[in-house]
This record gives sequence, C-alpha cells and structure tokens, in this order.
Amino acid sequence: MGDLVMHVDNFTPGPSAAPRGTGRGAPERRPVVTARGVTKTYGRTRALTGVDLEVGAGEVLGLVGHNGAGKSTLMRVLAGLEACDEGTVAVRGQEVPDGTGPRAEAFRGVRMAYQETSLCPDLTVAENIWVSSRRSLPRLRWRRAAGDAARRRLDEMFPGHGVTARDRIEDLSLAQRQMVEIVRASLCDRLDLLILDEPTESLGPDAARSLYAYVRDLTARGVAVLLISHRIREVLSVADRVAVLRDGAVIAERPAAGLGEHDVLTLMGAQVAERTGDERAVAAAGASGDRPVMAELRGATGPGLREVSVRVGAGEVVGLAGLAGQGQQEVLERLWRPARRDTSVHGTRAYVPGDRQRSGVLPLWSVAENLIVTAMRGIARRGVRRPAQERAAVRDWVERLAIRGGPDAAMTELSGGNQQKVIVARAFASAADLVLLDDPFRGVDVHTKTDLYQLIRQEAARGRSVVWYSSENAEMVHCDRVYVLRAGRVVAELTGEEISEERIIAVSFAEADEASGHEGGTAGRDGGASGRDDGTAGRDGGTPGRRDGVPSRG
Ligand SMILES: Nc1ncnc2c1ncn2[C@@H]1O[C@H](COP(=O)(O)OP(=O)(O)OP(=O)(O)O)[C@@H](O)[C@H]1O
Repeated sequence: MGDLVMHVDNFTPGPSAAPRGTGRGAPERRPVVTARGVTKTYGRTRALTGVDLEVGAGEVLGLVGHNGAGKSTLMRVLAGLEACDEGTVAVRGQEVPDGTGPRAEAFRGVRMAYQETSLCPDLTVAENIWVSSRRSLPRLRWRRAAGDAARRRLDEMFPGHGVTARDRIEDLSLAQRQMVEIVRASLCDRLDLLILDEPTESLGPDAARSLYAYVRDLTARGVAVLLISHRIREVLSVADRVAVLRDGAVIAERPAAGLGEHDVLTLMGAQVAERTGDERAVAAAGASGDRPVMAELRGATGPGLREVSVRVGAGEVVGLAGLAGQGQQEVLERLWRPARRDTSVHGTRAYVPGDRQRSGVLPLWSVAENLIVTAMRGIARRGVRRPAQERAAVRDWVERLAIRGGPDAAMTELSGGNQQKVIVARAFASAADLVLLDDPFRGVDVHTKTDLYQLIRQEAARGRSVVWYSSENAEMVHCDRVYVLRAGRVVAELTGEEISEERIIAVSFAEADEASGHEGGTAGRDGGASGRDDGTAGRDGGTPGRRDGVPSRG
C-alpha cells in the first residue's frame, strides 16, 4: 500500500528547479520549449512555415488561429510527436536532435491533451491512465494505483465529474471523455508543459472554470501551459501571452493584458460581422408568421423528457437551449426517429451529430464522398448517379465553407474544424426538409461560424426548417424561436426580441433550484449530475443507433 501511495503521489506537477510563476505578467521565464524556424509539410499542404515560438515556465501561452492554421500540427511538433521538416525544437534549453522518436526522453514532461481525445474507447478510465502513465505506476496492482490517481485528479480538476475509474470510455459522455483526456495528459511523474488543444469545446462553463482554476494552480508551481482555443475571450482571460497563427506562420505575439477580442480576431484575419438589428428583425418576423407545421412534439414524455411540446414551422429556425444535458439531445433524437404517437415529422431529415468522431466522420472516405453521400440520391436521375453534378455540388460547398484541404483530401487529413464543416455541409447539401443540429459548431473558427449563421438563415429563407441545439447560448439569437429546457421540461419559449444570452441564462438558472427539488434528476442521461452546467450530464451516452446525417424518409 505504501508503494501505491508513493507512486500515486509521484504525479506531482512541475520541476523543482522551476521559478515560482506568478501567473499573468511574470517576467523572465525559463524557456521550457522553444521552436525555431519550424516547417512542416504534408504532401502539398504546407502546415507550418518557419515558426518561432517559445513557452516559458509558469506562463499560459494562448495560441489562436483559423481552422487549418496549423495549431494542432505545431503542438504535435512541440510535444515531440511529429518531427519537423526544417527548423529545431529545444526542450528545457536543449536542442532535440533529428530522428528522435515520439517517446524520446527529451520530450518527457511535455504532455498534450488532444482535441479529439487519445483515449482507447474499449478500455476503462484506469486502464487508459495506465497505458499513458505506466512509467510512473507500479506493475503490481497497477489498476488500483491508476484508478486512484485518476479519481484524485478528476476530483481536483472537475468536481462533480460523475466518472468512476471502472467506467469504459465509450460509455462516457463527450464532456466526461474530454475531462478524462485532460486528466490523462496531466498525470505523469514530471510535468513541464501541458498542452491543451481546445479543451473546453465540449465542457460546460462550470467544468471550464474548474479547469482554468487548476491551470492557474499549475502555473503557480512553475508548469507552462499552452492553450489552443477558438474562444478568444476565454484565451484572453486565462493567458499571459497570446500568439496568433495564420496560414502556418506565427504572425503576432502579444501580452494578453490590454489585448481585446476584436484585436485578436483582426490579427487572425477574421472579418467579424456583428449581428445587426435588421437581421434580428428578419428572424422575428419569421417567428410571427403563420407557418405550416413541419415537426411537432406534443407533450412528449419518456427517457429524459417530461411533457415536452415543441413546434417547428416550415422555414423556421428553432433553438434548443438551457444547461447541458437537460433533454435537448432527446428532443433531437425524437425528431430524428419519430417512433411515438406524440411526435410527428413531415418530409426528410438530416442530422449533424455533436460527436463527429463517433458518428459523423466516415474516416476511410474522401472529403467529397463524406460531403455528397446524403445529397447523392437527390442529384441522381432515375436512380442513376450524375458524377459531374455531384462534383459541382462538392466544389460549391468546399468553396462556400472554405474547407481547407479540398475535395480529394482524405477526411483524416483535415483539421478538426474543417472536418466539422464537412459534416455541416453534408446536411445542408442534402435535400432534407428538416435539419437537426446537435451543437454543430464546436471547433469551428469564428470567421466560419459567422458564415454558417448566415447559411442557416439563408436555408430557412428557402423554406427549410432547422432545429439547433447549441451549448453557446449567444448563438441562439440567430433563431426565430427558442425553447429553454430544464430537467427534461420546456421552461420557457422565447421568440424574436426575447431571445438573448442573458435571458436564456436567467431562465435556466431561475428554474434550476425549483426543478432539482422535485424532478429527481430526470434529464441527465447518466443521472449523476442533473442540475449542473458542467457538461457532466451525458450529452450523448446511451443514444441509440448512428446519427450520421444520412437523411431518412419521413
Ligand atoms: N496528417 C495530415 N495529413 C495531411 N494534411 C494534414 C495532416 N494533419 C494536418 N494536415 C493539414 O495541415 C493543416 C493544418 O492543420 P491543423 O490540424 O494543424 O490545423 P488547426 O489550426 O489545428 O485547425 P483546427 O482549428 O481546425 O483544429 C491543414 O491544412 C490540414 O489539412
């Protein structure tokens, strides 16, 4: 037992020699990882071109850039997981020689939490921790030691996580998998640099806050943190410095203090369109019209839902909002598979799943094939495919959404955000009358998001109906009507001017105490965290079948 405790306690962050970081604005930091002139090419794609970047002990360096800018590639190079074609990487002041393999001793202490998670779905939490951190764990009774370490770190980082060491990864919600991934990366015998690649995209606000509190704790102990995120405000509030990557090159490095969101977006090359009063008027007018009903839930009750009534008119954009895991996915699921008498749906449907790796990406297929698979039937004449028209449609969508990589790239060659764009394009390229969106813009950069909001409005204007769950309440202003869910019930229906982030948050929380008093956690799929907005209530666990966006006949 003494052994186990010793080994578990070995997971202590920070080298003893590191100077005490003071968080924001600490001067003169000892370099942990330094890149000089780093270039990386994949086939014809130049992912990085002459990148210089240094991250010092005790600081948070934020890295921002558009989808496909090269952020993940740079992180893989800095973590020693990929060699660069030109340039050098030094760790703790020592240049790492060419040909050093991914597990090289030189990179020990540099750990990365991946955007898509690196966890093995068939293994338990404890087993995954052991695979990743076994050099610091005992060989005997390793499972218990790994489980103890995971539980302790989960409790420290994400109170109320609802994960046990014996849970299999594939049974966890997206948010829980992300938490385990971050914990996995942080557990090692020596932590110098923790790289977080879009860590909060699938976490709720509570979990994100807990994570950043832990990050501050780490930097105070001299650990460096490299944070990649499309959430610029979040980066500015956590980072000491911000580096902007554009088309594979670092084009700016600035202290975070004094830098505004708009400054960063401008550096990234984004033209940020604020939503105008006119656009809102269009949405509101749409809501008030007397539209034919396209889809409806009438007092739907069942797993995760309590007497939910939702109406979707033709050409209407309907939002599903509220804290995470309150029944929004169940509503989408009902509309996708309207098996019960309390649900009616007219026309065909397409689904954009929230968990692209599990049920969205067809990894062996090209971008073109992934994109056109649902539209093929509509393009065909008398059952015969028309390749020229298919190619033209693909080209159009690749251009429209600026999908970097092009139609012939393998899906797995695309950056995370670009993969997500293909899945969104797949749904809208189809002839589906009703498009169901499950938090579809995670990992998509701000510039593209703005284009996608416009796309949704344009498609609605053409008569399509959209039902859209978003974990970002601010996005709901692009809807005609918003249903706020709480503990499996609709607690508010907002239209037009009533729709605002503040209003949605107020309604969600105002109802929270009352609902948790008598609902007994009916909405959370994994039952453990109903009422929290930390993403621990299952987002997608237990959802039957695939949701791959292939339209089905209504
Ligand atoms: N294994 C690969 N094979 C081919 N091309 C790749 C590979 N990995 C990345 N790329 C390409 O390199 C470029 C940079 O990709 P990267 O994933 O680093 O971007 P990113 O900034 O992390 O994007 P996102 O914000 O979408 O995650 C992209 O054009 C991408 O298509």
